[in-house]
Amino acid sequence: MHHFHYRNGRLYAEDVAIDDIVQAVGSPVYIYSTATLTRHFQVFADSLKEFGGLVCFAVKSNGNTAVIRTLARLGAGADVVSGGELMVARAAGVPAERIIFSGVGKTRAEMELALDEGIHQINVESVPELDLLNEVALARGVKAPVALRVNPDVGAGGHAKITTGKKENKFGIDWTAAPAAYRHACSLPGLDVKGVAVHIGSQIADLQPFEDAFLRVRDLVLMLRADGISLSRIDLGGGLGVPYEDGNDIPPPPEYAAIVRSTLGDLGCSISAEPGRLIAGNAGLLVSEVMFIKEGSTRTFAIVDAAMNDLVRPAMYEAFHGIIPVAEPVPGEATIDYDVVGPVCETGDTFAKQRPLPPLKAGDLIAFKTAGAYGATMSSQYNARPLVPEVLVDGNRFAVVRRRPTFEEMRALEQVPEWLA
Ligand SMILES: Cc1ncc(COP(=O)(O)O)c(C=O)c1O
Ligand SMILES: N[C@@H](CCCC[NH3+])C(=O)O
Repeated sequence: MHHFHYRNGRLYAEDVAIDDIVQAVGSPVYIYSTATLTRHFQVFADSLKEFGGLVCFAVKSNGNTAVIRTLARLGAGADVVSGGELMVARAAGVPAERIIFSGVGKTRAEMELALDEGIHQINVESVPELDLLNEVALARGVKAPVALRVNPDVGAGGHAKITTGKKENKFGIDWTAAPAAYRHACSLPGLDVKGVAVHIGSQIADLQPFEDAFLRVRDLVLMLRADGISLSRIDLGGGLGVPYEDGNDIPPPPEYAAIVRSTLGDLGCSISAEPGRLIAGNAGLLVSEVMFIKEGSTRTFAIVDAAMNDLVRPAMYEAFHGIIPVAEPVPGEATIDYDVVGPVCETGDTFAKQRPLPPLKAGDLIAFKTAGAYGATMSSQYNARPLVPEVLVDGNRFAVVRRRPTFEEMRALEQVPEWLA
């Protein structure tokens, strides 16, 4: 469900025509819909409401301050993985008591920041990390609220670069080593051991891996309880996918909630989650202009002004993004198979191969769908290309929520050493 649709032959985001935005802001441009963000958050939050935990938006999926603020006003917390994301979440208005800090490698400075801010929970992923956090907390005279992220050895998520819950992945404390890690954590005076966290991967389209992982969490909670370690919080992580292609079936949040209920609902723990893609994925488009149509000997290339540095998912994971023209295609018009490519000097700078699209010409605008998550956040300045601006639409109004940097700004952190002056 999203709020991008054709009206009178033009693609709209809510009540704003996309070509009007491009006219004002230029191309390429990321465009987000407030109504879609709101709806996705509310459906997910409503389905987990009975478990009394937090819904912490995974800031890594979309780190734009205005997007996070939109969600924070609906009651969202934030799942952060760096001091930078923690500061973004705070600046966007997320209260510290709704922030969870995840990630395998937090620095001492990041731990200090988390404790000074007084965040809800720090998810710890190794024994050495427990020890360092204990040291940092003792030095500050506080107790750190922690959950141990366990690795349940459950495979999930389509691409090998996305799965996180297998024992060969770097994430979490090995399932079998978890009881000993809990006993160790409980012996450390600087830690307040609150709960358990699990996150098995991303773009998961099937509930079975969730069920398998949650059952392991259940076993662990009961085993620890029998051992005198009583946990009050469970953090499910994120991972529920979105339909990138028509016909992709993703279980809706209420079905996911039913799995949570049947596996963990009777434990008396508050249950939080960290969805990212599910909230932001279909709430964003990347709009790009066709620069040239180039006839190769075996294929036709549509060379567009967005590139792999702006949306890296196709190059990095061979991910599929739907592509639609901003001017509504004429019904029944024959399509042409295009290789849609960007201007970056890499063969991998290919968004789609042999994709049937209505005939395109230079100056036409196209939109990459489902680009609201892991789009702008994963972009870079490769080939000295300026970061793409981001626009937030709300009903019939829109605002630039990150502008395109100038070339001076892009170079502002660099310095030529004295000996080269
Ligand atoms: C710890 C953690 N929580 C939440 C997320 C968000 O995942 P998703 O965007 O798949 O919901 C991730 C990323 O996969 C993660 O690593
Ligand atoms: N960034 C990835 C998924 C990894 C999620 C972060 N743990 C994507 O675009 O699909």
